[in-house]
Amino acid sequence: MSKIVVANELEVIERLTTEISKCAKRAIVESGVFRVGLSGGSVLNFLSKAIPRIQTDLSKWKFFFCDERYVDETDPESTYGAYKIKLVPQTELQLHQFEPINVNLPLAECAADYEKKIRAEFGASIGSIPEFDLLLLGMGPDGHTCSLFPEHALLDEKTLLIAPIADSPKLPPQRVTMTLPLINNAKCCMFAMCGTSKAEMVKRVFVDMENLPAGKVSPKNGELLLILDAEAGKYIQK
Ligand SMILES: O=C1O[C@H](COP(=O)(O)O)[C@@H](O)[C@H](O)[C@H]1O
Repeated sequence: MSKIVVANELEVIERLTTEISKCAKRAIVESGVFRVGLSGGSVLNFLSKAIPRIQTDLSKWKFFFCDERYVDETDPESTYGAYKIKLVPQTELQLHQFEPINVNLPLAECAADYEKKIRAEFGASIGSIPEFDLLLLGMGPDGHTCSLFPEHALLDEKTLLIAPIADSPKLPPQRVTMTLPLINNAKCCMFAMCGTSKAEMVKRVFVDMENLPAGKVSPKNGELLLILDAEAGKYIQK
């Protein structure tokens, strides 16, 4: 795990720009496409500033969601809806480069359908696990990441790559989420966090190594990067 602590949010965004740019370059050279998993919440704010600065062929990027709220895209809780409003208009990205969930399906089918779409994108048969080039992750104040919450049975999910959750302690309760087998098969997982409100949980998860969801992110063959501002990273030793 690499922990990078910089002075402030502006520097977090700069570092994120550099690190995402490296991943994009590598993926596009290797396979002609850069496949990214997006999170919602504060990560969207960082990415809406970082992605427009990256020198890259954006047409080669393809976006999926690490987790998504089971609401219509016009709902303010929709992560896809928020990227559509905050990121897309600032770039040459086209909506067809994003794979939203299908909320017209019942929740469990919606999750299964999303897994099928991800498998199809990677040409991954049942039994094999797709390798995302990059997952951009956030962490909530309870240590959750994606929609994997402390002590939730989904933390032990071994079969589904995308799971439905109907009892999320954070609203809205119905969501779909990547599970750990998919997350930990990524080539790179990056957490970006800012502010004092994250500091204590950053310490518990990434310094004290308490048994919390964000601490279970540990790519088998990939890298794990934390990019923190001085407030979020105040308990990280220099
Ligand atoms: O509910 C969610 O929360 C986490 C953390 O959000 P943040 O605003 O505290 O960064 C986010 O990563 C996840 O995608 C989202 O659905």
